[in-house]
Amino acid sequence: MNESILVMNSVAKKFGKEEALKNISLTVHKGDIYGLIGRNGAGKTTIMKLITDLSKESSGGEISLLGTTKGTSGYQKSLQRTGAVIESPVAFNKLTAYQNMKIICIQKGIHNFSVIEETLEFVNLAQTGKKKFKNFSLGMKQRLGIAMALVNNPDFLILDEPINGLDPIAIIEFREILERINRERNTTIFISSHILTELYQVSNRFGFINDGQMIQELSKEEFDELVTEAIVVDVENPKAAVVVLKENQFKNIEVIGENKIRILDKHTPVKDINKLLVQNDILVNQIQKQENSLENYFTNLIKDAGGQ
Ligand SMILES: Nc1ncnc2c1ncn2[C@@H]1O[C@H](COP(=O)(O)OP(=O)(O)OP(=O)(O)O)[C@@H](O)[C@H]1O
Repeated sequence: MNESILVMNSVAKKFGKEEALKNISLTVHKGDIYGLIGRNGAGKTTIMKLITDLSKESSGGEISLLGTTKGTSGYQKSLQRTGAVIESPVAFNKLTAYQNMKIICIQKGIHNFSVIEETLEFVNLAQTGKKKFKNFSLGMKQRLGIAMALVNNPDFLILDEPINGLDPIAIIEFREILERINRERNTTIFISSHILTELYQVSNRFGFINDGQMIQELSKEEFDELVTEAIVVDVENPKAAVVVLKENQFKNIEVIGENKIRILDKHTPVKDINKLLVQNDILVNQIQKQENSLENYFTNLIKDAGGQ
C-alpha cells in the first residue's frame, strides 16, 4: 500500500460564522505531486495554513503529517521536514538570491553555505549574480521561494499557487524543476492552483475543492480516463483504414475528414491500431486521444456539486 505523507480527515475551519472549510478529507501519498485545484476563495490557502500550523482548525477532524498528528509533540518535527511557500514568496527586496538564501540558512541553523549554490543551481537561479530580488521576474521570484523552502532538503514541499501569472515557457521550466525535485530529491509535493490546465501539466494526483468542500480526489490516469472521449487517427487512406479496422473487430469507427477517422471506444489500445494499419500498408501520420476540455470538466464538477 502507498505510504501516506499527509492525511486530512474531516477538517473544518470557521472564520467567525463563515465556514471556510467543511469536513475536508484528503490524502497525499509518498512520491505524489498532488494538485489541489479550486477557484478563488475555495479554501486552498486555508488548508495549507492549517497543515503548516500557521492557523488552527475548528473543532473535530485530524491532520496527520509524515506520520505525526497535529496537536502532538512530534508534529513540529514533521514541520521541520516540510518546506512551504504560502501566498507569495517572501524575500528581501534589496538583497540578491544568494543573500536571501544565506539569511534563510542562518534562520534554519544551516552553517554549510555550499547548500546555497547547490540549491540555486537546482532552480536555475545560479547565474543571477548581483540582481536584487525586486528586479526578479515573477518566475524567478517563485523559483527563489522554492529554493528557500528546499535548503533543508524537506521530504514534503507545499506550494501555494506558484504557477499563477507565469507565462507558458516559465510554466514548462517550473514543471521541469518540480519533476526534478520530486524525482531526484524524493520530495512529495502539494501544490495549489485555480487553473486546472496549468496544474494538469505538473501533477499526478488531484483534489478538487469548491466552497470549502472536497468534491473529488483522483489520479491523473483516472482523470484522463474521464476526459478522454475518443481516439482520432490521421491516415493516408481513411476508407481503407475503416475496412481493415472493422474486419478486425474494432467498433464505432467513422471517417471525420479527408485524412481522419475517429474511434469512439476510448479503451482501444493505440498501439494495436497502429500495428494493424501499418501491417496493412496504411500509413499512419498521427494517433491522438480526443479529450473533453479540462476546464469544462472542472466547471461541470462544480455545477454538479451545487456551485455556479
Ligand atoms: N483570515 C481570514 N479571515 C476571514 N476570512 C478568511 C480569512 N482567510 C480566509 N478567509 C476566507 O476563507 C475562504 C477561503 O479562503 P482561501 O484564501 O483559503 O481561498 P483560496 O482557495 O486560497 O483562494 P485564492 O485562490 O483566492 O487564494 C474565503 O472565503 C476567504 O474569504
